[in-house]
Amino acid sequence: QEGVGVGTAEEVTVDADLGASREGSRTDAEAVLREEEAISPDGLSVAQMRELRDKAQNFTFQTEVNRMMKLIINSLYRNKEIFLRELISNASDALDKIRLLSLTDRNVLDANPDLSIRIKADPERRLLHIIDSGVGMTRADLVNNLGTIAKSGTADFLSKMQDTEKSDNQEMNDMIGQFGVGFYSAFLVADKVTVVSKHNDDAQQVWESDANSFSVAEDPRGPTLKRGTHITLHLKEEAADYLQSDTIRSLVKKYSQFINFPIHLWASSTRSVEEADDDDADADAADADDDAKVEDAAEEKPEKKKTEKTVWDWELMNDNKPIWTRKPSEVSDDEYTQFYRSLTKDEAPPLAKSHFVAEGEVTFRALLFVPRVQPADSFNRYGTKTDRIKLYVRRVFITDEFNDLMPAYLAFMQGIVDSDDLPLNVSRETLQQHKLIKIIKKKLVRKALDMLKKIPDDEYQHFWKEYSTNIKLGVMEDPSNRSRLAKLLRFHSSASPDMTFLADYVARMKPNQNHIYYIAGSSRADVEKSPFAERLVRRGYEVLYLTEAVDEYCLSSLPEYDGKKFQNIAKEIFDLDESEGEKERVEAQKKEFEPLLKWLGDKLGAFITRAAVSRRLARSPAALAATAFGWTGNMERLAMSNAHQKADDAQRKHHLTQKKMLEINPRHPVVVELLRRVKDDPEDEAAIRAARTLYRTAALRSGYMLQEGQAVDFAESVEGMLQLSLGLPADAKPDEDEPIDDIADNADNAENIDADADHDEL
Ligand SMILES: Nc1ncnc2c1ncn2[C@@H]1O[C@H](COP(=O)(O)OP(=O)(O)OP(=O)(O)O)[C@@H](O)[C@H]1O
Repeated sequence: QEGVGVGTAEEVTVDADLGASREGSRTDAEAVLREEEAISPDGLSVAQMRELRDKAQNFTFQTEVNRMMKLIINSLYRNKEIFLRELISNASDALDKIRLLSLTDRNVLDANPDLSIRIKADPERRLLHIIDSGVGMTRADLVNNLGTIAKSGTADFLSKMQDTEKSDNQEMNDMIGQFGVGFYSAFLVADKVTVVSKHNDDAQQVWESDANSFSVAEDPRGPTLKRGTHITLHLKEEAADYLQSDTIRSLVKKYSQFINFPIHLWASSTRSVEEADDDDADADAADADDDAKVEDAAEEKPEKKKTEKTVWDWELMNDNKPIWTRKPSEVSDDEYTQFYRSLTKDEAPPLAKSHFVAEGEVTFRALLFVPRVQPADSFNRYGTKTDRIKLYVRRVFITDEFNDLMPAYLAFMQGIVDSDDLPLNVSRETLQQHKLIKIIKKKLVRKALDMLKKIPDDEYQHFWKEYSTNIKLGVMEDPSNRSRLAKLLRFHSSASPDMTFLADYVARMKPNQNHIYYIAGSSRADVEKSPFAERLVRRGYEVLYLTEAVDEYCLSSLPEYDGKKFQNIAKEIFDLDESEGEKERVEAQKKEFEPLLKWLGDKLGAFITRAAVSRRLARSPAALAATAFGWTGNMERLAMSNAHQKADDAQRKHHLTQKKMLEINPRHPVVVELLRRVKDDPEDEAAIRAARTLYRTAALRSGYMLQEGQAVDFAESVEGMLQLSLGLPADAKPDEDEPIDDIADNADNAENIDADADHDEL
């Protein structure tokens, strides 16, 4: 068989009207016959077939398409069945498009008011038909959409796949599954595919391909489809199972049950028909004779006057009432999971879901999901408006590229929003400006945060691992929801090896404690040893350990939690909540150490703002504290390692060169000894050297880096002490080298000089 027609020349063209014929009686055999033929691609006369062949323009596929097809065939051979999901999904997209257009231009539906998907198997000829009354494709669309890969995402995907190609097959399947392989998956099961399409702006076209090249020609039959697309798969021998009604039904149930348009299957069923109808039925049966559309399974039951008949008709396979319009109490968990899968192609069930109706200024229904895993590159795209919420207005799909229904930090949420209050007959741009959108967004965010708060403890750990950075960015970026977001925060803490919520910290606070203490560093082990936390922890105060890069920024934008202010204990304004007795003791110490504090301010004036007696040090002799608005050591570390930071950034320079305050521990023997010496002789050499070294060790302990030039000084002073501790004089010097001039005198043997020089270095 050649050309597009798969029927024979003997077959008669039936100019049937799909819409009109369905108005007749369902069991009317003639209507059924007409209807079936209307959607058949067959019915070309010999002349028409020739015409089609002569006019056909031949094309080769774009290279990427060939690669894509090869990839699909090689990696999905065990998962062929997804072809049906892909074709139904394309049909549904095309229906969405025409329905959307009809909102602003009623006439677009005139040619065919029906909006549905029909599937029909023809086992005799091993054909599977998938027909939709969607927007259809013009000739140019067919050449472009089914001959090239236009989407930039697909190109990315292809290169990613090439990297994975030789590795794990399962990984590859997962990637393909999430991506959606689209139309070309038809070639998994078919060795030839025919697409007949009628778009309102063009004559009906016929596209055909054997996967090597394709042809396009105007359809000589005229606009039999009225509008939409009819795909005929010429199934491979081994794919014959997809012609079975039961197989098709179960695939539709598995992959496409949530499609929002009716999906019909041309199928037979047995019905009992009253005898009174017999005459008609017989006549129909006679008409339909050869095609066996209505078979007389005739077990006559004279007393009831009923006949069993096999009737062919369009059977509805999906419940196309959108799941979100149903009552939450009537939807099972399994149905939600299935819906989530059909929405996202994510195999793992969602981590959390929320299904609700919002009422008030605007009424809308929404269904939100938290995916179990956030794509690894999410933060590369952060803030680029890529939310994944589908917007519907009165059950009509409007767009999934609105990208303004979730703030950047919640862009991982998947779901749908459907409102009756938004206008249908305006453009997407106008809709985007609509004042109700803002209100919807606000409520949506609240509901999303509610949902996160309700995630049970065991699941929350997983959530936190995956999304903690999102929530922290939320605290920084969304002031109106800051306190709600703060309830979701978790940090390491000195109180336990597990992470803690702020609410639990507050519940454990000491009666006299007014602040939530925290310290930031690069790891738990690091901050646990911080000099600032020592005495607090020893005295039973809980300290939060902030170990992620974003933590310190996050808390510095959070003024308080539950009325308790946060206190970064690495900062100068540190205010320890302590008793009157303790305060008096500190005052006494201040007085006692006054000479040392003054002396330190003098001798270290180039590095520090001042020196003070510390109330938080226990083991360490000294620490370096940032001013209230200065950077802590952790902040400096982050700023230095931030690759995006310009080297001569003025703000950074300002912060990095800012002096810090030196805190000394009045109980530490080194400090006590320093005080004694300074009181004795303010120019005591050893005391001056010790003060410098003390400042530098304090800087290191407090998480700061030594500034330019100081590292060498520091190393030299430590080496000096090494010598002392080994019983050598502090000023002992290494032996002098032989003067280099002696060697230069032997210049007559150049090779020897080199060898000697090398030897010298060693
Ligand atoms: N039944 C159809 N009706 C109208 N246009 C269609 C139909 N099937 C495919 N197309 C067009 O062909 C294009 C390519 O389809 P294909 O399935 O390969 O990719 P996609 O649907 O854009 O992406 P994906 O399937 O990955 O989500 C579609 O974007 C659409 O424009």
